[in-house]
Amino acid sequence: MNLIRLLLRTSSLQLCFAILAGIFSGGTAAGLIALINTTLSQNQPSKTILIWSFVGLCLLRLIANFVSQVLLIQLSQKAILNLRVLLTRSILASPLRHLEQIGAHGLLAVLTEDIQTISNTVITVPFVCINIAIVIACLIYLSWLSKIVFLIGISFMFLGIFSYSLPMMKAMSFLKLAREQEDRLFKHFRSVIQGTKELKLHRRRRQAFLSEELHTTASSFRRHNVVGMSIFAAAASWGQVLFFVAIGLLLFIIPTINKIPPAILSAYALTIIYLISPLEYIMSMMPSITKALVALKKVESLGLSLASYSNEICDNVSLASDQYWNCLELVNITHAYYQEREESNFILGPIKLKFHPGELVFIVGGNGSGKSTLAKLISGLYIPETGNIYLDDQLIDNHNLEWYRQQFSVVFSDFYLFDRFLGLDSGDLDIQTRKYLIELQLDHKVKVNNGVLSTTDLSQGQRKRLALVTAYLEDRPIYMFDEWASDQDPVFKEIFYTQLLVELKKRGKTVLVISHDDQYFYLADRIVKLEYGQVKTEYLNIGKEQSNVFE
Ligand SMILES: Nc1ncnc2c1ncn2[C@@H]1O[C@H](COP(=O)(O)OP(=O)(O)OP(=O)(O)O)[C@@H](O)[C@H]1O
Repeated sequence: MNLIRLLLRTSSLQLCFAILAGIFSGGTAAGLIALINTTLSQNQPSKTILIWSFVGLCLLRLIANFVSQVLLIQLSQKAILNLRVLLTRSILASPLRHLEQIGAHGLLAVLTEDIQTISNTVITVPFVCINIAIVIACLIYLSWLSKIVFLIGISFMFLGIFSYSLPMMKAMSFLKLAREQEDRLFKHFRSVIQGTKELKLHRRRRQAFLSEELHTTASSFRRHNVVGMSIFAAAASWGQVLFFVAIGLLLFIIPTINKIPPAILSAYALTIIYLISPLEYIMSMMPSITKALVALKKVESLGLSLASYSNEICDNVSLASDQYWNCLELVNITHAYYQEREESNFILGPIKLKFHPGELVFIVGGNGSGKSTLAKLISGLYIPETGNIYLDDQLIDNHNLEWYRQQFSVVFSDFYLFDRFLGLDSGDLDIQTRKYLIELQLDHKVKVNNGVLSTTDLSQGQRKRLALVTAYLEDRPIYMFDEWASDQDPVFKEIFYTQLLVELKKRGKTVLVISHDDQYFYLADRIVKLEYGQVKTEYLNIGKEQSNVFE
């Protein structure tokens, strides 16, 4: 069972101890039943030894049960912790393009729903294990009482397990279908959160969304779950009936075929009745265990697909970003977005470009011409499908990709703002931050204390300025801005292009600016124009009067 494999991976030694304690606990339960049977079959007052044995077994059961449960609880919690950390690490180690293809909703469904389902079930695994141990110990006791009756009983049990597992497989297929719908549900939840304004402002859109999208998916999710769980319920009811059929056989049919002493028969009946409770518990847990197995498969399939790509991060490379370099060269690099409909595929490149320190380069072009894609390729977030990137004749590949990315400070158009300067721990971080906050006219809005920002709840333009503060603090050799100025007011736009970019250039930084603001193109040392994924023109320092060449 995969859940056990998950626990084994966490700590096989702890699992062995826990199972041994569980088996011991089960053994003491069977011992208690045997002792009760012996006492009942005697027609005289109990001997002192029996009483002390009873007390001793009770104590042993208490201790073994407790030890086994605590060990398994610790183990299951550790397994969940490891799973969460591993999955997050795998996500961060996966190529950006692969994550984009899975989609935020797919990742969120796994990180929240699946992990929670597994977590809820792994907690019950200890109790299931102990109950299995009790069942096994009782079976051993039954076989000791009478081999023939035991054989009949065990064949009955196999019949029960077989007739239970067939519907269980069917139920599992329905739960899998329900899980597929959950991915779609998460997509709709994202639409609800991110599209609240659009849904609120348009009644018919909201109604169509609720009835045609959300309700349809949620109903399909419910339907598959109801069918799956109903099959489980039917199988569990059938299993319960089987117990009583077994007891009926034992009491009414077997004695007519084979002479069995009444003491053994009553011991059998008592043991089987005692077995009902642990077996019922195991069966009642089957739906959750099956759901957890479906979730684990989903996590593993994601984890595996992530692992197969996650060779990006090489921790043993030096991450220094202050190494002097002279030329960054893209040699015929390409990237393609493949869509279901072939005619909507987009291919960027092959692109041949060179960048140098202290250069201010504008990357321009119409919407969808490939500027942001090129930025992701240059910064090493996308790996070129063909072609190579060289930094001073050093080929960038998996071995130095992590180091290469440390050369860039980028503010993407869909940037994310952390409310703490993570990974920036220079002694005068707060002083530097305050200086930049003043420079970017944010000091009246945002304060900083020990690298923690007082707020990030700002206007879009202000949030972009805060992202620029982070980029300044990173102080890396290459800066990239993807339509940074598009949300700035005209005054600050002017400051950005004519002062901030020029200052960065003066400090020897390579500055790559994706922009539609043609009134500032004259500031560039070079302009790279993209059209349908191809570099059309490269202009060198064109000057203010010629900047209308882009019209
Ligand atoms: N995540 C994606 N999945 C599939 N195709 C994509 C994806 N992102 C972009 N594309 C395709 O790649 C093309 C280039 O997109 P890109 O974002 O690089 O353009 P851009 O020049 O930055 O546009 P804009 O000026 O509108 O920001 C688009 O036409 C689009 O079809």
